[in-house]
Amino acid sequence: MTTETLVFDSKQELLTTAAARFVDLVTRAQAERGVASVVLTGGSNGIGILSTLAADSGSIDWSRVDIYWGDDRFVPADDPERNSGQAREALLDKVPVDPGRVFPMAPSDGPFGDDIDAAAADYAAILAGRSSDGVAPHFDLHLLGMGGEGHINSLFPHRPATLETEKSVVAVEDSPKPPPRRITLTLPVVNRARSVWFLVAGADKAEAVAAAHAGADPADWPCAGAHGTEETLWFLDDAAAGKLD
Ligand SMILES: O=C1O[C@H](COP(=O)(O)O)[C@@H](O)[C@H](O)[C@H]1O
Repeated sequence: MTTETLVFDSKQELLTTAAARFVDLVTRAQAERGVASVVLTGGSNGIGILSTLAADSGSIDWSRVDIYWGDDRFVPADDPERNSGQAREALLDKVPVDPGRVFPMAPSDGPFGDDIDAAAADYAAILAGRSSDGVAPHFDLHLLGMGGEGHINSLFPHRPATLETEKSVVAVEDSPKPPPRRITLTLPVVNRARSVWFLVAGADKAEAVAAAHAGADPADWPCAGAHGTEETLWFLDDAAAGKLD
């Protein structure tokens, strides 16, 4: 497993390079396995890479990409806070994805109504059903944004979701960052991905970046607990890299 950290002069340069490498990774996975599987994330850079890909997604055959989410906000489907809605607007409505290969988490006005535990269990069942071992796929790529306190997906410091070792998907009822109700993949499932990429910009993230690079306890800094089985790649701007040695 390799870990690499790339530092860029600007956020746009970071996103342009990440998008180009996304095209390479997906194209290679499709050549090797027929279908590529990617886990999208929300937040500024999680959506930023999708907007960059909308402008140029090179040789990707979008009809052969399985698309999952690392987390989403448990709000109505048309709420602008939905990570999946933002991803559709930024990219998925603009490229020829196969709707049968796009797997959003259920919203609060979906088939499970307000039952967030049922919605989380449904996503776990979707992942299990698409896996070779009844747990979850070995995704080709899991994209991650990160909060200043080191949260990834909806895994916040010292919360039960972050410490979960059995379940693949859990409900979060009290996210410190609004909105409070979310559904998230857990660290054991994030860590099934061949490649885990962090897309991080801004000085407010520098302490968390440094903690993860120093091997901090994931309970304190959840970002420190995410690793790809083949590759962990940090895309940072200068400010986010500001506290690295
Ligand atoms: O709440 C969330 O935040 C993170 C990071 O967002 P950012 O705007 O600070 O980059 C995001 O990756 C996650 O999916 C989202 O739900």
